[in-house]
Amino acid sequence: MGAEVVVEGLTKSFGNQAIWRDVTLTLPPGEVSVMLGPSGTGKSVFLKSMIGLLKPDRGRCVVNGVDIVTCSEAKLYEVRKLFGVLFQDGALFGSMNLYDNVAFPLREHTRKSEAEIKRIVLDKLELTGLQGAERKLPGEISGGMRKRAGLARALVLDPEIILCDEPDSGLDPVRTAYLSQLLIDLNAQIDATILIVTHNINLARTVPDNLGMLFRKELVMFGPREVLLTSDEPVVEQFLNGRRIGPIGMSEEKDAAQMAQEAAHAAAGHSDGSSEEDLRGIVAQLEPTPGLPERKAVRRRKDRVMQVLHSLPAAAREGIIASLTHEDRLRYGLTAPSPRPAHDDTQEIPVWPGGRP
Ligand SMILES: Nc1ncnc2c1ncn2[C@@H]1O[C@H](COP(=O)(O)OP(=O)(O)OP(=O)(O)O)[C@@H](O)[C@H]1O
Repeated sequence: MGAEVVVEGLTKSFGNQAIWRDVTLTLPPGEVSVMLGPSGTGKSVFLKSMIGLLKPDRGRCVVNGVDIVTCSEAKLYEVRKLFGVLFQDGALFGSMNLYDNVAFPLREHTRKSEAEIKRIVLDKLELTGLQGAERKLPGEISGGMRKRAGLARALVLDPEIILCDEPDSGLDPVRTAYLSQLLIDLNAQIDATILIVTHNINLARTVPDNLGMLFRKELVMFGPREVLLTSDEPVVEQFLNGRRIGPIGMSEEKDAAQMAQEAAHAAAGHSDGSSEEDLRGIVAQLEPTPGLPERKAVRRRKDRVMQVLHSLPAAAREGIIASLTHEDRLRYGLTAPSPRPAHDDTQEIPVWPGGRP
């Protein structure tokens, strides 16, 4: 199972430019999480801080009991081996073919024989659908293939935690859908903790177990996907719907006068160019491709979320209850109504353990 990452009060600035402050969240072991946020809110800086490439001003980031903010260089070197990172552009070496690119961390950080390296590299290339492309140079393949090669390279040291910085950037919607499926399939196969930074609403709605959002130099929210997907927090609503109307501006947050002007414009019937449809709401989460193992995180997450159910907003709570199977309901001590005949319109009343929250 992947490692848990506990972030507490993490704060980062460059000179007098505050990036974010007091970020507190836990990446549950083996679960997939997505961090959203408008451009420039410091998502990449957050990922880099998590692996010690940037030094936060204060706070803790604890992985396997080691606080990477304060630990020694030697410890940091050890802890970094737990991470696999997919950088935005794949960060491949242009002069090396895919085989050598993917083999690079093994040659640098291990004493494995070339025969062992070959087995691992070919395995990871197959896992990411790149078998047969070993001899290609990064410049000879498509952006989607480069992303997958970057992912293959991030996997060779068997990471417990995988960080993906905008894995969808530069990809068309179909390739993004394949990549989303690949991330879920990977999670099913290796049970790693995954954090994905993205702007892609579809990926955010269908891939993660947990969703968070950075805005106004703070973590607006972080929690089970159902919480953000049903949230009426204006910034979350605006982002998930890709709307112009709302607190997020082109380069920074808007002031009250500008928001009032836009609201009046919208009330007068002028479109802001976004879809009329409200994209909020809980949609089905991607499942592993048939034939692959089940994601072990699903059961762990249900157990975890059911324990904090009473503390979640009503819409999220209802969504979670509605997604439970008959077996789940028995497991969590909810009334488990027998399947109702189609004509039966009696109300099913859920019962929460310990009383209704
Ligand atoms: N090494 C650095 N030194 C100084 N400022 C930096 C450094 N790295 C990032 N920044 C600044 O931190 C802010 C956040 O950048 P970051 O790349 O993390 O944003 P982001 O949310 O990932 O944006 P995008 O979604 O556009 O990729 C930016 O203003 C950027 O200029």
